[in-house]
Amino acid sequence: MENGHARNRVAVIGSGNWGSVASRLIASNTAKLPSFHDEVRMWVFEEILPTGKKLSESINQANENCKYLPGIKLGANVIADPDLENAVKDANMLVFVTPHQFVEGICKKLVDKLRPGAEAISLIKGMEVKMEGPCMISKLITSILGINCCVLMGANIANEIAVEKFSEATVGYKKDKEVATRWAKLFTTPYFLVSIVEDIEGVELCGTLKNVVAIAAGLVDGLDMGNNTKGSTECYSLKMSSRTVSAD
Ligand SMILES: NC(=O)C1=CN([C@@H]2O[C@H](COP(=O)(O)OP(=O)(O)OC[C@H]3O[C@@H](n4cnc5c(N)ncnc54)[C@H](O)[C@@H]3O)[C@@H](O)[C@H]2O)C=CC1
Ligand SMILES: O=C(CO)COP(=O)(O)O
Repeated sequence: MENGHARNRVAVIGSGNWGSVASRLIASNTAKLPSFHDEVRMWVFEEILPTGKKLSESINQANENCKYLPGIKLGANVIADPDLENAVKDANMLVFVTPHQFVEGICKKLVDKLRPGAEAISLIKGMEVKMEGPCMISKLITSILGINCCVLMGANIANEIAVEKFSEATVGYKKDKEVATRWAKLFTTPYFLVSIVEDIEGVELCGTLKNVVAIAAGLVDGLDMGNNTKGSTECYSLKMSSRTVSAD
């Protein structure tokens, strides 16, 4: 697609805190990069606000997600769409960014509804725990929809990226470097640096386990145990994460 005639079209599936910030990042790039169609469709799980207004309508009127990212303009080229099928139908680049527990249901609704050749990326931390064992989210997306799914993970607090504080992230991919490079291009800005690594499972597991470490660090803070204990906890957690990632 990148070298062909048509431009890449992006849909973001999810519009919470990270979904809104991801849409803003992406839209800032699609507005200026010729290989992308500038419009970014953001699927919104419809909610009724205390004012009685629909969240999707409010986002489109104010260009702001007043519930999940108040005070931040998303970019005029972000269009909120509460209709899942409509949001994805023209897109060849699908960004999954909902809480993990909703992914399976969303994917089942999208079977046979995607544009041929569509590619996905998951920004979702977590895993689906099934009777057969844990299943990473990228694998779940691939198994239900039959499409390639990269991941993008990092120590990324959405609210900080929304105000353009510097951070970095990694795209994990399998075999197809051109696709990974296209994802990195879509997300990279001067304040959000994206690199690529040929290891989906490693990147996704590290992103997910990072949050377990974050909870441990929070407990140490809460118990006022001090920075040395926090440092030791993080070191030990890194060793455990590394062992988990290398295990078969
Ligand atoms: N917020 C952050 O700083 C970061 C979040 N992440 C990951 O991104 C993913 C999304 O997190 P957030 O955007 O923070 O979530 P959030 O908690 O801000 O938003 C929740 C979203 O889920 C939607 N929702 C509620 N019920 C639903 C249903 N039945 N079906 C589908 N959607 C429903 C809500 O409308 C809302 O859009 C998570 O996996 C999280 O771990 C990753 C990095 C940073
Ligand atoms: O991963 C995160 C920040 O990097 C946030 O994840 P949660 O929103 O699941 O806590």
